Amino acid sequence: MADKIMNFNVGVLGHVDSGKTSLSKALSTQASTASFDKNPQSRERGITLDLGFSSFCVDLPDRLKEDDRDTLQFTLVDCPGHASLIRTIIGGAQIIDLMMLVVDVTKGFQTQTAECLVIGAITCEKMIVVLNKVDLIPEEKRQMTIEKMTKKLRKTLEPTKFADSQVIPVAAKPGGPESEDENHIGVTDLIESLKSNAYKPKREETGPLIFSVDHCFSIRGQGTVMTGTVLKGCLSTNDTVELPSMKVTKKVKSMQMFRKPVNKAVQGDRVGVCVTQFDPKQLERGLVCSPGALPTINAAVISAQKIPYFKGSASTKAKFHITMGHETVMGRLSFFGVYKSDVPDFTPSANEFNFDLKYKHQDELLDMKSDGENELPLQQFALVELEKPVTCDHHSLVIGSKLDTDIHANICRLAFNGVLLDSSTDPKYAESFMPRVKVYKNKMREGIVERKVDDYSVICRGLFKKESNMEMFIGLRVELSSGEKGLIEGSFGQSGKFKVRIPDGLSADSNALLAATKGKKSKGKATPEAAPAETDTSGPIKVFLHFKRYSYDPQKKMMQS
Ligand SMILES: Nc1nc2c(ncn2[C@@H]2O[C@H](COP(=O)(O)OP(=O)(O)OP(=O)(O)O)[C@@H](O)[C@H]2O)c(=O)[nH]1
Repeated sequence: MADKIMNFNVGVLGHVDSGKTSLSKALSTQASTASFDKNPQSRERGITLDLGFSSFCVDLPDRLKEDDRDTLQFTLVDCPGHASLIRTIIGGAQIIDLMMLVVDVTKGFQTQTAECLVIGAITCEKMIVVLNKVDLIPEEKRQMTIEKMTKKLRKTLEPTKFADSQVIPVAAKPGGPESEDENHIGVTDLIESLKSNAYKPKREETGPLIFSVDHCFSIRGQGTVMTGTVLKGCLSTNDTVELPSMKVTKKVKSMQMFRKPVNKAVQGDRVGVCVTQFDPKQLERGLVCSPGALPTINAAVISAQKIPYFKGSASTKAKFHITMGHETVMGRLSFFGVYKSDVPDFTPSANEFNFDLKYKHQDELLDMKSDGENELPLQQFALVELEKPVTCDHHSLVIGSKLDTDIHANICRLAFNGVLLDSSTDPKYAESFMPRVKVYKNKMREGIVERKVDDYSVICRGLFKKESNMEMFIGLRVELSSGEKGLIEGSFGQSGKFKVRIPDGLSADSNALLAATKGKKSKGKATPEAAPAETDTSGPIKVFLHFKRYSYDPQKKMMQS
């Protein structure tokens, strides 16, 4: 029977107390009302009703019929408290096909609503906004309030991919907690909306199995049952599966879907899998896979984009909560990006990282909408050093967040998101990574113009040590604080001084300034031994050298202007 069902996963998200659980209950209850009783399968539920999973069935709409399936099952994934929200959702992200964003009509868009919107935008394609608790508005004002709130929400959604989402007013639990009122408002409309928004989800059976376990218990005499969702691949009875966190393999003895025995489950299915006995406390949640399919990684390269609602900065070397696959651990970030000026024909790619390109170090992850004068990167990445190893799939979603932020502070805790592109089990990966890719930093050195030779050349000091090999710097461009541009022509004497040629000649002002200091001994004169940074640069005209320093240069001498 199970194979006559098309399963469609719906995430139920929203701010605390917006009514997610009440809504899930109202919808699931609807499944057993007369309207669905026409179809005997409509009463079937998902095998797990606790932990926020429930389901209801409707007749499969004609537009989705293409084989002998006749039932559309909505599996509702009710995401409860905020603390577990991110983990729960990212865990199920690859199987949530649509998000119901529950908004309390009396409160409107709240902080966590924004976080849910962000997660939804990252993880799923479609959304329906459920405007709950409309019973709390007096009937005579109800329509007007709903319209006002809908207008407001539309404005918020406009810049997102969910701009065209339907907004459905409901009362999932009319009268509130103590009420016995079963006359839900708008739930039938919501089911219609779910039906019209449902689509044939992409499910693939090929590739290794990845099964996300959300509940685990033992049945005496039979074995241990793991319930969860097939994220990738398929699973059959008698298969051997690995439990990476326990480093053991187990044989699948039997499986159940919709409380009926099945021999096979594919991507997107919720299933109970009975394996040979183990202590269920050891695996409350986590991943199960085909043997050897999932690496346990210590460091990774991810693509990274800043979440617009995040108001803090995401700086290189800062620590964030990193959710990868099903685990959340602390990680240290080093950001870098690829720029058109370095790689003119670069096309951003969601799933690949090219070690051969030229990347620029970022002091912090840039907001791609910022309109500063500087060139924006075409794509940004991060090297992530994890504090604890994480077992996860290649191309897993990654979310960086500040979960320790006070949730009452009314700020979005989600900082950036991306995809896992490269990873390593080698704890020294991070150390060896930067030297392997060409990540450069823009550097600037500052010296002073000591005197004029003629109208087209000056002698400068303060950029190099006396032992510096000046050959390396000949031809590099420099800039004077007075605006002239010049080229380093060669060394001057033995103390690190150098001659700069100004092709367009010194300006009248520079000539005057240099004439005024002529003969005066400028204070803090650079000693030949002094390092450039310690040199006094209080001369009348400064000289700047901009260059790129590549992290792969062990001597830190390689420069490129
Ligand atoms: N008046 C009224 N109260 C509602 C409605 N829906 C939910 N409530 C009440 O709102 C409170 C929160 O409802 P829940 O369904 O637990 O909300 P939730 O979003 O699942 O809560 P968390 O999981 O804790 O975030 C409860 O007291 C409900 O009885 C509604 O349509 N009308």
